[in-house]
Amino acid sequence: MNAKNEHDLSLTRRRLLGTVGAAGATGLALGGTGGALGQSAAQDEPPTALATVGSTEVAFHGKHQPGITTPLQAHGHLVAFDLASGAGRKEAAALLRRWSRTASALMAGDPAPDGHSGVALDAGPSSLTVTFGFGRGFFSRTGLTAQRPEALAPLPQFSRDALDEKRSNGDLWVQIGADDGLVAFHALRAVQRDAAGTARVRWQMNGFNRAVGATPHPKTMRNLMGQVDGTNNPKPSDSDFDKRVFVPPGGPPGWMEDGSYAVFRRIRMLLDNWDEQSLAQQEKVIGRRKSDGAPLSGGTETTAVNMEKRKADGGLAIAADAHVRVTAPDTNGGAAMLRRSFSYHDGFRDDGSPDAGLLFVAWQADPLTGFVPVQRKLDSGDALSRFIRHEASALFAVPGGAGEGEYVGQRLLEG
Ligand SMILES: C=CC1=C(C)c2cc3[nH]c(cc4nc(cc5[nH]c(cc1n2)c(C)c5CCC(=O)O)C(CCC(=O)O)=C4C)c(C)c3C=C
Ligand SMILES: [Fe+2]
Repeated sequence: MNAKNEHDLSLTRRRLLGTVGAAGATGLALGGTGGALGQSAAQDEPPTALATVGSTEVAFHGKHQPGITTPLQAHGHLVAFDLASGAGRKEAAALLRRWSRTASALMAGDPAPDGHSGVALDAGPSSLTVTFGFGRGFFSRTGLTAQRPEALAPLPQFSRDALDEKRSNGDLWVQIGADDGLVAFHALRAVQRDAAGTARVRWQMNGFNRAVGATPHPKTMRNLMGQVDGTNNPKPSDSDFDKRVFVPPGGPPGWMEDGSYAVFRRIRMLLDNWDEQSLAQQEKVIGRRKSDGAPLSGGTETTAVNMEKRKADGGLAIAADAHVRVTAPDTNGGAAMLRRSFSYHDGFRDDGSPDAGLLFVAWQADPLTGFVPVQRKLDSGDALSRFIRHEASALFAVPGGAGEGEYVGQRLLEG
């Protein structure tokens, strides 16, 4: 594509976005037919407003990075990088500056600053978020070990872990989410191109969730076991939400103020075994009804779980090893985390079983009071553990959001 064409196309894209800003309701009304029209639209037809899905924009600049409290998107890419040999603090700072510029442009629906492949030209920002984190190795490679947070201590080894080191950890981490698959891929590619010469991809995984508009009204996600998953997540409206999810003012360390820690686990689901279980057995494993996520102690999805409730036969309504009992904050000294995961499917294994499961991402102010105590308990007494395998793991320090004119991680790299 020559420079002029690129410019014209990007203008078209910006004009489409602008149209929606002035006519959001029209965009909504058009949403239902957008797919069919999109396929047959002639080049010379006047542009119509983007559907809500395409026009929705998430702010890049702010107190916290995007992609933590942002509603889950339909498409996700997780990618970890290792710094190239010879790349130190200066090169890392330049990379974070490039990445921030790219993320800020793409999230606003603008072309990538260093040119682009055209993949996302016709689409709006589609709720794109790009989130950056630092792994433990980053600090030694950049001479910043004095700034390394205590909270980045390696996660303990859990007895059931079957971790693949090549798909675990990493110096840098980028989480990408968008409600359009091309927009998400475009961002992934731009991030990878920006890294050339400074960092190389260590591992990369692709995930998905239910698409916006697939249900008659917004609903909690389902995972690939078919369970309603995310019901008892901390809510931004909870009085202790910030305390649980974000590093408080002043840190420690100071540069992590308003940041969060992301625990990543690739968890394969043994779906063939799972599917052999009766509905009653599946529900007992979790402690919630499969159809609507209501606790087996009664009520609806959002009713508080009653751990004491007994069935007519005297047995516990929520079994002693039910996942919701083992993970409940009350049984873990208040430990809580914000789970924001993507499902994945990487084809079928040699034995014919799906290579599918959860790209589990949990956000917390401190993994030692969030993920770690809960996973310790799950490791020894969770009914769900018979149906899952933890195959990869990582922990990243995700700094606070960049202010206008700032790049992500600037307080660490220039502090
Ligand atoms: C260490 C943390 C957790 C891992 C790992 C984990 C894996 C995992 N979970 C499900 C499905 C469900 N989890 C649910 C609740 C739930 N899970 C965790 C933690 C981990 N889960 C917590 C803290 C909670 C909430 C507990 C509470 O406060 O009640 C549920 C129930 C619905 C919900 O509240 O989200 C489901 C379903 C899978 C399939 C899985 C690994 C593949
Ligand atoms: Fe869970």
